[in-house]
Amino acid sequence: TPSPLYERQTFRNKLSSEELRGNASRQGSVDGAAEEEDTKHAPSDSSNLSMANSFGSKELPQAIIIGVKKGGTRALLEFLRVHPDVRAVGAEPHFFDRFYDKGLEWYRNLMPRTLEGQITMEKTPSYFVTREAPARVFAMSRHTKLIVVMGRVQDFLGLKRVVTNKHFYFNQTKGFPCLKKPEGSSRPRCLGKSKGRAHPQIPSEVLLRLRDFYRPFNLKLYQMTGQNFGWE
Ligand SMILES: Nc1ncnc2c1ncn2[C@@H]1O[C@H](COP(=O)(O)OS(=O)(=O)O)[C@@H](OP(=O)(O)O)[C@H]1O
Repeated sequence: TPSPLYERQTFRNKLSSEELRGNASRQGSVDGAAEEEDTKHAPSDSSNLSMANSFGSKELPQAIIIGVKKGGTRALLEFLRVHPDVRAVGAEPHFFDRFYDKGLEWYRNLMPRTLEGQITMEKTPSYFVTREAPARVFAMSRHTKLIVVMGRVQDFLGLKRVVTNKHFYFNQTKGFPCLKKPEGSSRPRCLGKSKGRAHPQIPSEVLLRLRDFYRPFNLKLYQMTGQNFGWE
């Protein structure tokens, strides 16, 4: 059994030279790790030496959005990070699939600084389809919460209800809700070009075949979760 390596770091008030060069995670260029489309949406803090950057410590994530691809994972993370107790990596780190050999310290260094009581998060939906990812996450910590977007994330993270309807407006052009004030900005922001694509008309016989194909998997999922999502 892999042994958990998760350790809480104590307060650190010195920035390393790497951190002084700029927090890659906030700039959305995680050493090439970022998925291209998500890079553009990573919020960028204006100053690397702001007060916020020099307090707290970088922690390994306590919660990871692991999938599914195209499930609305970016929207979930962006909406969650409106909460003051959630701090997240902007771009996708791809640690447990592509960059595992860089080691946990590399991974931890990508994280934003957090204060006591704040949750560190990241999202990389390809973890869900990576065979090695479960054991690797478990080796980091058996306590890491894993989120798969299928429906709604309820009280899973134990956060107070802070983010509500009033944080959003419905953007007609995009066809989905956008944030009035995203983290680190006072201007409204929708997710970028790659989200809200025009979908092709799918012929009804193809839809029927797809429904048939997925039915047994959906039933299995309803059994496992004890919840009927009604995806027929
Ligand atoms: N509220 C809200 N805001 C923005 N986007 C939303 C929202 N809800 C769902 N979606 C749709 O989620 C799709 C993108 O999912 P992901 O972010 O998981 O994509 S990715 O796997 O990281 O590429 C993408 O779908 P497509 O445009 O069909 O690709 C988004 O439109």
